[in-house]
Amino acid sequence: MNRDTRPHSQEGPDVLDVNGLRKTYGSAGGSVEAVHDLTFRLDAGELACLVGPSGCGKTTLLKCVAGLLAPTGGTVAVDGRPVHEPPPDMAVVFQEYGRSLFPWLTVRGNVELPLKEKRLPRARRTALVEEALEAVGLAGSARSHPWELSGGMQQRVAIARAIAYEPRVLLMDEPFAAVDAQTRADLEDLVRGLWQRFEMTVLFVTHDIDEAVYLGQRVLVLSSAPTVVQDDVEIDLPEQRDQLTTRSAQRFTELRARVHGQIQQAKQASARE
Ligand SMILES: Nc1ncnc2c1ncn2[C@@H]1O[C@H](COP(=O)(O)OP(=O)(O)OP(=O)(O)O)[C@@H](O)[C@H]1O
Repeated sequence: MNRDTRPHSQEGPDVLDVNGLRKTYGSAGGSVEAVHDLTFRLDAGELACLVGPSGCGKTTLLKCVAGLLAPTGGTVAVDGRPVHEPPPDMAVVFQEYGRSLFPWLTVRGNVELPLKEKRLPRARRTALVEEALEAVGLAGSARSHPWELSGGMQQRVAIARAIAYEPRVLLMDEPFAAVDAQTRADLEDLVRGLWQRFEMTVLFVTHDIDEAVYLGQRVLVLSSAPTVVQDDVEIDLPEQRDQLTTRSAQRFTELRARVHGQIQQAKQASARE
Protein backbone atom coordinates (compact mmCIF):
# COMPACT_ATOMS: atom_id res chain seq x y z
CA MET A 1 0.00 0.00 0.00
CA ASN A 2 1.57 3.28 -0.99
CA ARG A 3 -1.09 5.58 0.32
CA ASP A 4 -0.36 7.78 3.24
CA THR A 5 -2.16 6.38 6.25
CA ARG A 6 -1.31 9.14 8.68
CA PRO A 7 -4.21 10.71 10.51
CA HIS A 8 -5.45 13.75 8.61
CA SER A 9 -4.01 17.16 9.22
CA GLN A 10 -6.27 20.13 9.68
CA GLU A 11 -3.67 22.40 8.21
CA GLY A 12 -3.17 22.63 4.51
CA PRO A 13 -4.03 24.59 1.43
CA ASP A 14 -7.58 24.90 0.12
CA VAL A 15 -8.52 21.81 -1.83
CA LEU A 16 -12.04 22.84 -2.70
CA ASP A 17 -12.90 26.45 -3.42
CA VAL A 18 -16.51 27.40 -4.18
CA ASN A 19 -16.79 31.07 -5.00
CA GLY A 20 -20.01 33.03 -5.65
CA LEU A 21 -21.70 29.92 -7.05
CA ARG A 22 -25.14 30.49 -8.62
CA LYS A 23 -27.49 28.13 -10.36
CA THR A 24 -30.80 28.97 -11.98
CA TYR A 25 -32.72 26.23 -13.75
CA GLY A 26 -34.52 27.39 -16.84
CA SER A 27 -37.58 25.70 -18.29
CA ALA A 28 -40.46 26.48 -20.61
CA GLY A 29 -42.62 27.30 -17.58
CA GLY A 30 -40.15 29.83 -16.11
CA SER A 31 -36.95 29.70 -14.12
CA VAL A 32 -36.07 28.45 -10.62
CA GLU A 33 -33.17 30.02 -8.79
CA ALA A 34 -31.82 27.11 -6.74
CA VAL A 35 -28.47 28.46 -5.58
CA HIS A 36 -28.19 32.21 -5.08
CA ASP A 37 -24.63 32.87 -3.94
CA LEU A 38 -22.49 30.23 -2.26
CA THR A 39 -18.95 30.74 -1.11
CA PHE A 40 -16.91 28.34 1.05
CA ARG A 41 -13.55 26.63 1.09
CA LEU A 42 -12.39 23.27 2.40
CA ASP A 43 -8.82 22.65 3.51
CA ALA A 44 -6.91 19.51 2.62
CA GLY A 45 -8.10 16.64 4.80
CA GLU A 46 -11.21 18.38 6.15
CA LEU A 47 -14.50 16.61 6.73
CA ALA A 48 -17.38 19.05 6.32
CA CYS A 49 -21.09 18.32 6.40
CA LEU A 50 -23.70 20.31 4.53
CA VAL A 51 -27.22 20.56 5.92
CA GLY A 52 -30.21 22.67 5.01
CA PRO A 53 -33.98 22.59 4.58
CA SER A 54 -35.45 20.23 2.03
CA GLY A 55 -35.18 21.57 -1.51
CA CYS A 56 -32.59 24.21 -0.58
CA GLY A 57 -30.22 23.19 -3.34
CA LYS A 58 -27.84 20.71 -1.67
CA THR A 59 -27.88 18.29 -4.59
CA THR A 60 -27.60 21.15 -7.08
CA LEU A 61 -24.52 22.42 -5.27
CA LEU A 62 -22.95 18.96 -5.17
CA LYS A 63 -23.56 18.40 -8.89
CA CYS A 64 -21.91 21.74 -9.67
CA VAL A 65 -18.94 20.85 -7.45
CA ALA A 66 -18.67 17.44 -9.15
CA GLY A 67 -18.63 19.04 -12.60
CA LEU A 68 -21.89 17.28 -13.55
CA LEU A 69 -23.88 20.50 -13.87
CA ALA A 70 -22.74 23.87 -15.23
CA PRO A 71 -23.34 26.75 -12.78
CA THR A 72 -25.04 29.94 -13.94
CA GLY A 73 -22.37 32.01 -12.24
CA GLY A 74 -19.37 31.79 -9.93
CA THR A 75 -16.60 29.21 -9.89
CA VAL A 76 -15.61 25.86 -8.40
CA ALA A 77 -11.93 24.94 -8.20
CA VAL A 78 -10.20 21.78 -6.98
CA ASP A 79 -6.55 22.27 -6.07
CA GLY A 80 -6.66 25.63 -7.81
CA ARG A 81 -7.92 24.14 -11.11
CA PRO A 82 -11.35 25.32 -12.32
CA VAL A 83 -13.96 22.55 -12.56
CA HIS A 84 -15.76 22.34 -15.93
CA GLU A 85 -16.18 18.55 -16.05
CA PRO A 86 -15.84 15.74 -13.47
CA PRO A 87 -12.32 16.25 -12.03
CA PRO A 88 -10.02 13.20 -12.18
CA ASP A 89 -9.27 13.29 -8.46
CA MET A 90 -12.85 13.39 -7.18
CA ALA A 91 -15.30 10.58 -6.37
CA VAL A 92 -19.01 10.78 -5.57
CA VAL A 93 -21.21 8.44 -3.52
CA PHE A 94 -24.93 8.88 -4.13
CA GLN A 95 -27.91 7.87 -2.02
CA GLU A 96 -29.22 5.37 -4.53
CA TYR A 97 -26.60 2.64 -4.31
CA GLY A 98 -29.02 0.23 -6.00
CA ARG A 99 -28.86 2.27 -9.17
CA SER A 100 -25.17 3.11 -8.99
CA LEU A 101 -23.90 -0.50 -8.96
CA PHE A 102 -23.94 -2.71 -12.06
CA PRO A 103 -25.92 -5.87 -11.20
CA TRP A 104 -24.15 -8.03 -13.81
CA LEU A 105 -20.71 -7.29 -12.33
CA THR A 106 -19.38 -8.85 -9.13
CA VAL A 107 -18.48 -6.67 -6.17
CA ARG A 108 -14.86 -6.83 -7.33
CA GLY A 109 -15.89 -5.92 -10.88
CA ASN A 110 -17.87 -2.90 -9.68
CA VAL A 111 -15.00 -1.57 -7.58
CA GLU A 112 -12.47 -2.19 -10.34
CA LEU A 113 -14.40 -0.60 -13.21
CA PRO A 114 -13.38 3.05 -12.66
CA LEU A 115 -9.77 1.92 -12.22
CA LYS A 116 -9.91 0.30 -15.66
CA GLU A 117 -11.25 3.55 -17.06
CA LYS A 118 -8.31 5.27 -15.36
CA ARG A 119 -6.10 2.78 -17.29
CA LEU A 120 -4.26 1.56 -14.21
CA PRO A 121 -2.17 -1.59 -14.66
CA ARG A 122 -3.78 -4.85 -13.52
CA ALA A 123 -1.50 -5.40 -10.49
CA ARG A 124 -2.22 -1.90 -9.19
CA ARG A 125 -5.96 -2.36 -9.74
CA THR A 126 -5.93 -5.63 -7.83
CA ALA A 127 -4.06 -4.07 -4.91
CA LEU A 128 -6.43 -1.08 -4.73
CA VAL A 129 -9.58 -3.23 -4.96
CA GLU A 130 -8.35 -5.58 -2.22
CA GLU A 131 -7.37 -2.72 0.03
CA ALA A 132 -10.72 -0.94 -0.45
CA LEU A 133 -12.82 -4.07 0.12
CA GLU A 134 -10.81 -4.89 3.23
CA ALA A 135 -11.26 -1.31 4.49
CA VAL A 136 -15.06 -1.52 4.24
CA GLY A 137 -15.19 -5.07 5.67
CA LEU A 138 -16.20 -6.80 2.42
CA ALA A 139 -13.07 -8.79 1.62
CA GLY A 140 -15.12 -11.99 1.80
CA SER A 141 -17.79 -10.78 -0.64
CA ALA A 142 -15.61 -9.91 -3.65
CA ARG A 143 -17.18 -12.59 -5.83
CA SER A 144 -20.78 -11.86 -4.88
CA HIS A 145 -23.11 -9.79 -7.03
CA PRO A 146 -24.68 -6.63 -5.60
CA TRP A 147 -28.16 -8.18 -5.56
CA GLU A 148 -26.90 -10.91 -3.21
CA LEU A 149 -26.03 -8.28 -0.57
CA SER A 150 -28.05 -6.25 1.94
CA GLY A 151 -28.65 -2.51 1.36
CA GLY A 152 -25.95 -1.55 3.86
CA MET A 153 -23.44 -3.91 2.20
CA GLN A 154 -24.29 -2.48 -1.25
CA GLN A 155 -23.62 1.01 0.02
CA ARG A 156 -20.28 -0.23 1.39
CA VAL A 157 -19.46 -1.49 -2.12
CA ALA A 158 -20.21 2.01 -3.46
CA ILE A 159 -17.94 3.49 -0.78
CA ALA A 160 -15.20 0.96 -1.58
CA ARG A 161 -15.44 1.89 -5.27
CA ALA A 162 -15.02 5.56 -4.34
CA ILE A 163 -11.98 5.09 -2.09
CA ALA A 164 -10.26 2.61 -4.45
CA TYR A 165 -10.23 5.50 -6.90
CA GLU A 166 -7.91 7.35 -4.46
CA PRO A 167 -9.80 10.65 -4.61
CA ARG A 168 -8.43 13.88 -3.18
CA VAL A 169 -12.04 14.94 -2.66
CA LEU A 170 -14.92 12.63 -1.78
CA LEU A 171 -18.48 13.96 -2.20
CA MET A 172 -21.31 12.09 -0.50
CA ASP A 173 -24.94 12.98 -1.24
CA GLU A 174 -27.18 11.64 1.55
CA PRO A 175 -25.48 8.26 1.22
CA PHE A 176 -27.22 6.61 4.18
CA ALA A 177 -30.76 7.88 3.72
CA ALA A 178 -32.04 4.51 2.50
CA VAL A 179 -30.59 2.20 5.18
CA ASP A 180 -31.87 1.26 8.63
CA ALA A 181 -30.75 3.12 11.76
CA GLN A 182 -28.23 0.54 13.03
CA THR A 183 -26.60 0.16 9.60
CA ARG A 184 -26.53 3.92 9.29
CA ALA A 185 -24.64 4.25 12.58
CA ASP A 186 -22.13 1.61 11.42
CA LEU A 187 -21.64 3.38 8.07
CA GLU A 188 -21.12 6.73 9.81
CA ASP A 189 -18.30 5.19 11.84
CA LEU A 190 -16.94 3.58 8.68
CA VAL A 191 -16.78 6.96 6.92
CA ARG A 192 -14.97 8.60 9.83
CA GLY A 193 -12.53 5.66 9.97
CA LEU A 194 -11.83 5.82 6.23
CA TRP A 195 -11.41 9.58 6.33
CA GLN A 196 -8.84 9.19 9.12
CA ARG A 197 -7.07 6.34 7.32
CA PHE A 198 -6.87 7.79 3.81
CA GLU A 199 -5.98 11.39 3.13
CA MET A 200 -9.23 12.72 1.72
CA THR A 201 -11.23 15.90 1.87
CA VAL A 202 -14.86 14.92 2.43
CA LEU A 203 -18.00 16.96 1.72
CA PHE A 204 -20.98 15.08 3.13
CA VAL A 205 -24.55 16.19 2.40
CA THR A 206 -27.24 15.07 4.83
CA HIS A 207 -30.75 15.94 5.99
CA ASP A 208 -29.92 14.65 9.43
CA ILE A 209 -28.64 17.24 11.92
CA ASP A 210 -27.36 14.63 14.39
CA GLU A 211 -25.48 12.85 11.63
CA ALA A 212 -23.89 16.12 10.48
CA VAL A 213 -22.71 17.01 14.01
CA TYR A 214 -21.49 13.47 14.71
CA LEU A 215 -19.49 13.19 11.49
CA GLY A 216 -18.14 16.63 10.74
CA GLN A 217 -15.33 18.90 11.78
CA ARG A 218 -17.52 21.64 10.34
CA VAL A 219 -21.20 21.90 9.53
CA LEU A 220 -22.21 24.33 6.80
CA VAL A 221 -25.85 25.28 7.19
CA LEU A 222 -27.55 26.37 3.98
CA SER A 223 -30.50 28.75 3.84
CA SER A 224 -33.67 27.92 1.95
CA ALA A 225 -33.55 28.34 -1.83
CA PRO A 226 -32.27 30.61 -3.30
CA THR A 227 -29.40 29.40 -1.19
CA VAL A 228 -26.53 31.01 0.66
CA VAL A 229 -24.30 29.66 3.46
CA GLN A 230 -26.21 30.77 6.53
CA ASP A 231 -23.86 29.44 9.22
CA ASP A 232 -20.50 27.67 9.37
CA VAL A 233 -20.33 25.78 12.67
CA GLU A 234 -17.04 24.42 13.97
CA ILE A 235 -17.64 21.03 15.59
CA ASP A 236 -15.26 21.12 18.52
CA LEU A 237 -15.96 17.58 19.70
CA PRO A 238 -13.01 15.23 20.39
CA GLU A 239 -11.63 13.56 17.23
CA GLN A 240 -12.21 10.09 18.66
CA ARG A 241 -15.96 9.72 18.47
CA ASP A 242 -18.28 6.87 19.22
CA GLN A 243 -22.00 6.63 18.87
CA LEU A 244 -22.79 6.35 22.56
CA THR A 245 -20.31 8.67 24.27
CA THR A 246 -20.24 11.42 21.64
CA ARG A 247 -23.98 11.60 21.16
CA SER A 248 -24.64 11.78 24.89
CA ALA A 249 -22.07 14.56 25.49
CA GLN A 250 -23.36 17.96 26.61
CA ARG A 251 -21.41 19.68 23.83
CA PHE A 252 -23.06 17.46 21.20
CA THR A 253 -26.47 18.59 22.43
CA GLU A 254 -25.40 22.26 22.31
CA LEU A 255 -24.06 21.95 18.76
CA ARG A 256 -27.10 20.12 17.47
CA ALA A 257 -29.34 22.78 19.06
CA ARG A 258 -27.37 25.51 17.26
CA VAL A 259 -27.64 23.77 13.88
CA HIS A 260 -31.30 22.98 14.48
CA GLY A 261 -31.98 26.64 15.37
CA GLN A 262 -30.30 27.82 12.17
CA ILE A 263 -32.39 25.47 10.04
CA GLN A 264 -35.58 26.61 11.75
CA GLN A 265 -34.60 30.22 11.02
CA ALA A 266 -33.97 29.33 7.38
CA LYS A 267 -37.41 27.71 7.10
CA GLN A 268 -39.14 30.67 8.77
CA ALA A 269 -37.34 33.15 6.50
CA SER A 270 -38.53 31.27 3.42
CA ALA A 271 -42.09 31.02 4.81
CA ARG A 272 -42.18 34.84 5.23
CA GLU A 273 -41.15 35.43 1.60
N1 LIG B 1 -33.47 19.83 -13.13
C1 LIG B 1 -34.17 20.77 -12.49
N2 LIG B 1 -34.98 21.63 -13.15
C2 LIG B 1 -35.65 22.60 -12.51
N3 LIG B 1 -35.59 22.80 -11.18
C3 LIG B 1 -34.83 21.97 -10.46
C4 LIG B 1 -34.07 20.91 -11.06
N4 LIG B 1 -33.37 20.26 -10.08
C5 LIG B 1 -33.70 20.89 -8.94
N5 LIG B 1 -34.56 21.92 -9.15
C6 LIG B 1 -35.10 22.84 -8.14
O1 LIG B 1 -34.00 23.46 -7.48
C7 LIG B 1 -34.25 23.56 -6.07
C8 LIG B 1 -33.15 22.84 -5.31
O2 LIG B 1 -33.22 21.42 -5.58
P1 LIG B 1 -32.15 20.38 -4.99
O3 LIG B 1 -32.56 19.01 -5.42
O4 LIG B 1 -30.79 20.82 -5.34
O5 LIG B 1 -32.37 20.56 -3.41
P2 LIG B 1 -31.99 19.61 -2.19
O6 LIG B 1 -31.64 20.50 -1.06
O7 LIG B 1 -30.97 18.61 -2.62
O8 LIG B 1 -33.37 18.86 -1.95
P3 LIG B 1 -33.70 17.67 -0.91
O9 LIG B 1 -33.29 18.17 0.43
O10 LIG B 1 -35.19 17.52 -1.02
O11 LIG B 1 -32.92 16.48 -1.40
C9 LIG B 1 -35.65 23.00 -5.85
O12 LIG B 1 -36.57 24.08 -5.87
C10 LIG B 1 -35.87 22.10 -7.05
O13 LIG B 1 -37.24 22.00 -7.37
